[in-house]
Amino acid sequence: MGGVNSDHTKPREISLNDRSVFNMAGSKLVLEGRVSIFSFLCGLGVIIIPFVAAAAGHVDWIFDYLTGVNGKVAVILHLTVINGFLLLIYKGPLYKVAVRACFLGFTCGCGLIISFAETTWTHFGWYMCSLSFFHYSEYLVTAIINPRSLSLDSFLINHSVEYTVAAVSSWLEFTLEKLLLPDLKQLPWLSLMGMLMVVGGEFLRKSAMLTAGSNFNHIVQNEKAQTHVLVTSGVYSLFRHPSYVGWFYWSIGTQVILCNPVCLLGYTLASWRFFRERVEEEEISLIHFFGEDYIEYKRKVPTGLPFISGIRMGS
Ligand SMILES: C[S@@+](CC[C@H](N)C(=O)[O-])C[C@H]1O[C@@H](n2cnc3c(N)ncnc32)[C@H](O)[C@@H]1O
Repeated sequence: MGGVNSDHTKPREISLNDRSVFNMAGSKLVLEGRVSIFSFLCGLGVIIIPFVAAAAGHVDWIFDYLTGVNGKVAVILHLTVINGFLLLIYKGPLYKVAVRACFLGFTCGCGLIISFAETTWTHFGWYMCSLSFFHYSEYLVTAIINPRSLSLDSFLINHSVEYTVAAVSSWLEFTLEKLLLPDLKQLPWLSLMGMLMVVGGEFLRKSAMLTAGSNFNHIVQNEKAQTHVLVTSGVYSLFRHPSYVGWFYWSIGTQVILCNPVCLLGYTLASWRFFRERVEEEEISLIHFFGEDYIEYKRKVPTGLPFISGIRMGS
C-alpha cells in the first residue's frame, strides 16, 4: 500500500557534489547505489550456508538445514559477521544505506531458503522474497533514474504508520490462521496466482520508473522542475499511473500468496482509497504543470486503476 514521504526537507546526508564525483556524465551508478548492491549481496549470501552444511555432510536435503538449531545459529552468526564487516568499511550515511540493503538481502535469502525447504511455511518464504525485493529495488531503481532524489526514504521501508500496521497485521493473520486453520494456508494454486500478481505488479512498477526516469519521484512534486517533462510513451501510453497500478496489484498479490482473506480485503480497500486520493492530488499538479497537454493525455489514456478516473475536469 502506498504512502507519502513528507520528510524531503531533511538535510541531505551526502552532498550532490559528493555524488557527482561518482556519477560523472550520468554514466555511472552513484556511490550509494553501488554500496547498496554490495550490501544486498552480502545479506543474500546467507543462502550459501545450507550448501556449506550439505558439503560437510550435515543434511540430506540442503535447504532443511535451517530447521535445526545449528542452522539457525549459523544464520544469526552470518548476519552478525556481515554487519560487523559493513560497520568496519562504511561510516555514517553510507553505513545506514548498507545496513538496510544488507537486511533486505538477508530477508530475501532466508525467504529463498524457506521456499525450497520441506516446510509448511513455503508460501511465507515467497512472501519474504517479494517484500524484500520490492523495497530493495525501489532504492536501486531510484539510484539509477533519479539520484538527486535518493535518500534512505527511497527504500520505502517505514514511510507511514499505516504501511507498517498493514504489514504486521498480515504476518499476524498468517500465523494465527496457520495455527487454527492450517488447510487454508495450503492452497498452492492460490499462492501461485498471488506470486504472478506480485511479479506482474513489480514488473509494471519498475517499467514505469525506468520509463519516467528523472520525472519519477517518490514524493509527489508540487512545483515543476525545469527539467520535468510529460511522459506519455511506453507503459504511460497504456495507463496514466502505471507505477500505482503495479503497486496496487503487487500489494494485493502479497495477501493472495499468504492466503490471508481478512488482509486481502483490507489491503484492497485501503490501497484503492489511497490511490484514488493520490491520483487526484497528483493530477491537479500535473494539469498545473502541463496544462492542455495533460488534459489531452488524460482524455486518451485511462488511469489503469479499477473504478478510478482521476481528477474531474471542472471540479
Ligand atoms: C510516484 S511518481 C508516480 C507517477 C505516476 N503516477 C505513476 O503511477 O506512474 C509521482 C511523480 O510523478 C510525476 N508524474 C506523474 N505522471 C507523470 C507523467 N505522465 N509525466 C511526467 N511526470 C509524471 C508527478 O508529477 C509526481 O511528482
